[in-house]
Amino acid sequence: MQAATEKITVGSQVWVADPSVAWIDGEMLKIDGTEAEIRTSDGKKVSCSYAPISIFILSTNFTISSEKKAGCQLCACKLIEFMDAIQSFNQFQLLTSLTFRHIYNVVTKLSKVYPKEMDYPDGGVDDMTKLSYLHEPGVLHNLAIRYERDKLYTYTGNILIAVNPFQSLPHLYDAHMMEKYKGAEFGDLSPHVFAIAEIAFREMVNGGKSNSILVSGESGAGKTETTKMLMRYLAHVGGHKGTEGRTVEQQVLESNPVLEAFGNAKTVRNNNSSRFGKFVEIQFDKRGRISGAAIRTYLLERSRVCQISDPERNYHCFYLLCAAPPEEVKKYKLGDPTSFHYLNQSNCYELVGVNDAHDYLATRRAMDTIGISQKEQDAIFRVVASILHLGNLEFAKGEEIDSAILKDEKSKFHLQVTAELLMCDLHALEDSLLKRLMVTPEEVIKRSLDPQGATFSRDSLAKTLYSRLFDW
Ligand SMILES: Nc1ncnc2c1ncn2[C@@H]1O[C@H](COP(=O)(O)OP(=O)(O)OP(=O)(O)O)[C@@H](O)[C@H]1O
Repeated sequence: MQAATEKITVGSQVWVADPSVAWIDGEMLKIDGTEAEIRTSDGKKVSCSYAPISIFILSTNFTISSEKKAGCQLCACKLIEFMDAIQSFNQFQLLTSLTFRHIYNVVTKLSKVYPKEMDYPDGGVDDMTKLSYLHEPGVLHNLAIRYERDKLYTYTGNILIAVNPFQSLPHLYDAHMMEKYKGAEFGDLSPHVFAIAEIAFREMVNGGKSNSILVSGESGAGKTETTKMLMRYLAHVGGHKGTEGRTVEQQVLESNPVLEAFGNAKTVRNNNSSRFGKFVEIQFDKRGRISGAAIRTYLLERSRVCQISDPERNYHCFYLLCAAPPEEVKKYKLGDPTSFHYLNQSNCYELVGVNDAHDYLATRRAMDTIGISQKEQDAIFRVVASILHLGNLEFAKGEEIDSAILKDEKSKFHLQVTAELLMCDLHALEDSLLKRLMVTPEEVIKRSLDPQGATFSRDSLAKTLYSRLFDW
C-alpha cells in the first residue's frame, strides 16, 4: 500500500469501490491524511479512506507435524509475496504460531482506492502478469474488456482464467481449432483451454510423467463444459483408429452424458449443475495414444433425491425416464412427472432448450457406447423408476400406539410396483419401511415406527438406492 499510495497523488487516475458496478474509475481530487476525495467517471464525487489492512493467520493450539508446519509457513510466505506483489496495503500484521492448524483464516480489510493502469492496450492484455498493478479492479477490468471482444480466456502466468460466455461458440472448439493448438508452443497463440491441454499432454509425453489439470470455479462458472473441452482435445490428440466398434476415446467422451443424466440437476444458478465432484483419469501409452480411462465420483448430493424446492429440479434421469417411449413408460408404470412426490415439490419440470425424450435416447446410446449392457440398463432404470414409486408412499397411524400403516390403495399400489421393480419380497419391503430393527448385545428388537418415522425411512431408502446406483 505504501508503494501504491505513493504513486497516487492529486490528479492520479484511480479505481474506487462502487456499490452498483463493483469498481469505478475516477480522478483523485484531494488527499488529506488517510482521507481522499475522488471524482468518478460518472460525474459523482466520493470520499473514501485508505483503510489499513491486517492479515491474521489465526492459530489454534493444535500440535501438528513438522511437515505440515513447514507447509503452513510456506503458504504464509506465499501470501506475503502475493500481498507484496499487489502493493495494496500500508500495514501488515502476520501472526504465526509454531502450533497452528493447516487450515487457517485470513482476515483482510482492503483499501478502497487503487491506482489505475494508464498505458493500457485497447483490447486488454492476454496475460495478467503484464499488468503493472495486479489488483482486483485491474484484473476485473482486463477480463471485462476482453470479454466484450469475445475473448473468453486470459492467462495469469500458466493459469488460465475462463469467463463463461453463456452462448454456444462452436468455432472456438471445432476440429480446426484443435489442429491449430496441436504442437503449438504455450503463449504463441491466444489463451485457450486447448493450449492448457496441449502443454499437459506434451509434458506428459516428453517427460514421461503423469500430469494433472485442476478445474475450479463457483457453480455455473463453466467447470463441466471446460472439462469436456479438455477431454475432447486429449481424445483428439491421443486418439487412434481402433479395430473394435467403439474406441476408448469415444467411450471416454460418452461417459459425460451418462454421468450428467444421473449426477446433474437444474439449480437456481445452473440448469445443468453437477451435484458431485469428479476425478477423470485418462491413461496414455508410450506413444501418447489413449489406452484407458477411469472416472471417480465424489460426494453426490443425496438429499436432492427426495427434497427439491422451486425452481430447481431433481436429477435429470427421473424426467428423462418419464419422457421415454410409451412402451418403456408403461413397463416401469410411470406417467407424468407431476404425479410423483419427489418431482412435484417444485413447479419446474421442463428446461428451456432441452428435450427430455431426446436426451433419454441419447443417454441410452451413450450407455451402449461405454459398454453398459441392455440388461444392466434395464436394471438401472428399474431402480430409477422404483425410487419415484417409493416417494409416493404415504403413511397413516396404525392401530397400535406409535405404529404406521400404508395410507390408502394408491400407496399399496406404489409399494407393490416398487417391490416388483426392485425384485424383492413385498412384505419384507413393507416391514423394512414400517419397523425399525434395534440390535442390542442380548437381542434384536423390532420396533414399530409412527407415520413420520416411516416417511423418514422411505426417504432414507430412496437416497441410499440412488447413491448406490450412482456409485455403481
Ligand atoms: N465454454 C462455454 N461455451 C458455451 N457455454 C458455456 C461454456 N462454459 C459454460 N457454458 C454455459 O454455462 C452453463 C454452466 O456451465 P457448467 O455446467 O460447466 O458450470 P459448472 O461450473 O460445472 O457448474 P456446477 O458447479 O453447478 O456444476 C453450461 O450449461 C453452458 O450453458
